[in-house]
Amino acid sequence: MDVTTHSSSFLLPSIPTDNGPSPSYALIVLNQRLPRFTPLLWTKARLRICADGGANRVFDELPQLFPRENVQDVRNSKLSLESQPIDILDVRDRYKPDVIKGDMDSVRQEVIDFYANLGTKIVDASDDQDTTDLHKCVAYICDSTPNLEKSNLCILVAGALGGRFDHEIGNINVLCLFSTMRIVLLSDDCLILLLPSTHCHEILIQSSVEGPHCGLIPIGMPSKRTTTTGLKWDLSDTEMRFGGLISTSNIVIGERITVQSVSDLLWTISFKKHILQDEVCNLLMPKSHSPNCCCLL
Ligand SMILES: Nc1ncnc2c1ncn2[C@@H]1O[C@H](COP(=O)(O)OP(=O)(O)OP(=O)(O)O)[C@@H](O)[C@H]1O
Ligand SMILES: Cc1ncc(C[n+]2csc(CCO)c2C)c(N)n1
Repeated sequence: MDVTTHSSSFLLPSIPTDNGPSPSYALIVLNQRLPRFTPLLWTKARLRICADGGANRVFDELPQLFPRENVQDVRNSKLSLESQPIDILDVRDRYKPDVIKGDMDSVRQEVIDFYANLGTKIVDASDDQDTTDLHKCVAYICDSTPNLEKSNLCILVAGALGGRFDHEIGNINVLCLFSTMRIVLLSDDCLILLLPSTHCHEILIQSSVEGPHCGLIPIGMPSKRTTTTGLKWDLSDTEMRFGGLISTSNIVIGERITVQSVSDLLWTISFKKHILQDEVCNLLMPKSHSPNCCCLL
């Protein structure tokens, strides 16, 4: 069985390694408070899409992640766009989404107008009330990515967890709907990705930014047999199911975890809160700007 390797190296500065070609990233921003490392993910992504109200978050909150450039509160500002501080407009210019797609019931008209003016593609999918905005955005990425490039593409979803439970479950369902795509759901606290049973999985732990708390959860059906290495409570041909054992509050003890299962699992790992990624911030912006714009604080 083929081995799929997973790594959260998107949270680290881009240092060339010998680990083969690095993935190419697409970023989807959802309608939740922006995770603090959003500017870093934005810089790494080759395609940036806002799901409906996610565009409001980029418009309102991204300037706030650059406090020294943000001389007044944008959300409470009664000023027109023309009279807003030049710095805020500069941040908005630098962080322009490539696409805004959704059923357009949350994104504000002024936000659509602002980005449309900058050249953002606006895709109104309001006729579809059966799929979520995240689903629509992942479908857009799938349709616009040649098949040969799909295996090297990793879709990062910012703001996918820690909000309304129906939305969270809907977001997890997108992992299952697009199970052949690599999709990582992210919040400030943790990530979730799917480990399809069609592959063996190797997870390389970036211990400076993630761990030690982790979990392995069967999704869709009980998992008759799962075997792992690298965890404090490893599984050995162990059955997991809701109503029985599932692996929560587990701990990574190695830098490399392996997982093999007869049915699909979710992998989740916590993010470290206290890491100050000075190097990352320095890479992202000139010295005169805030040093803690994108830190995992
Ligand atoms: N509280 C939340 N928790 C998790 N994900 C969210 C949350 N709010 C929004 N999202 C995600 O962001 C996407 C866009 O959000 P938006 O609020 O624009 O959707 P919506 O279709 O208007 O939602 P609804 O009509 O159910 O309130 C959603 O499809 C969902 O994936
Ligand atoms: C059985 C069923 N439940 C809920 C919805 C509602 N819904 C699901 S996705 C979506 C779009 C959100 O942007 C909406 C309104 C539906 N259509 N079918």
